[in-house]
Amino acid sequence: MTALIEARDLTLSFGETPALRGASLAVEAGEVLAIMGPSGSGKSTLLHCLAGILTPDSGEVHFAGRRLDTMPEAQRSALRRDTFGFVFQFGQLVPELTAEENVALPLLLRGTKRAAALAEARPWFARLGLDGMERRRSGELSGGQAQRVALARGLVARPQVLFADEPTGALDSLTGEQVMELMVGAAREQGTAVVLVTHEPRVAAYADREAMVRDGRARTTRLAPEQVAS
Ligand SMILES: Nc1ncnc2c1ncn2[C@@H]1O[C@H](COP(=O)(O)OP(=O)(O)OP(=O)(O)O)[C@@H](O)[C@H]1O
Repeated sequence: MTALIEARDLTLSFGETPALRGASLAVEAGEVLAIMGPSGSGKSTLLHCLAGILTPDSGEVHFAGRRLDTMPEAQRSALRRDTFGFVFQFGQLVPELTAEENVALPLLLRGTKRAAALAEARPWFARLGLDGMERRRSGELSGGQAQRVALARGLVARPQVLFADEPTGALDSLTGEQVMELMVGAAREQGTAVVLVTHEPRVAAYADREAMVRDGRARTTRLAPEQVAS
């Protein structure tokens, strides 16, 4: 099977600092892949290259048969908007918007009318245990609630890939596990692949596969039992 995303031999330096030194990685459609590794090893840089946010100095990134790293920025940003979802460590909700407007945002950016976008956003509140939070702004939500709103925003437009950079990093471990369960459950239900950067083994345990990044190189280290068996 051809991978949905394939990165080959990526290198990227920030000035004198090499962040990636020949990283290769494949992401299959619908799988949950955890990117692990020590601090500063290049995990976030790799994630940003896979998502077409950063352009590697050399190497190739292919998404669904299209070359992502050489694509003009306008096309890449359209691809990110229409095909990818994002969740970051600190939610990064838009503080001026209500929770439901934040969730609806990816749909609004794709051109969905406001009423229809809000109608699609609302069921996510019950689904993620956020009933009654629809009209709150981010300052009126706990960290775990805000992260669930960010998760709904990342998934609402049914992206092919959800990129999550330390999505539980700012949460206590119980809240983090709840967010992971919801994230992986909802992603699997709608066939969204998840590429997850984490340094927590308990978080990585939700993944089908794990890639270990060390010194700017990636190695897939573990297959889930059902994949090994098949
Ligand atoms: N914008 C930047 N400017 C300069 N150096 C950077 C930048 N982003 C990352 N780096 C450097 O590139 C290397 C890889 O960083 P990266 O953030 O990818 O690592 P990481 O594995 O995600 O780390 P952490 O787990 O601490 O978040 C590090 O040495 C880092 O200092």
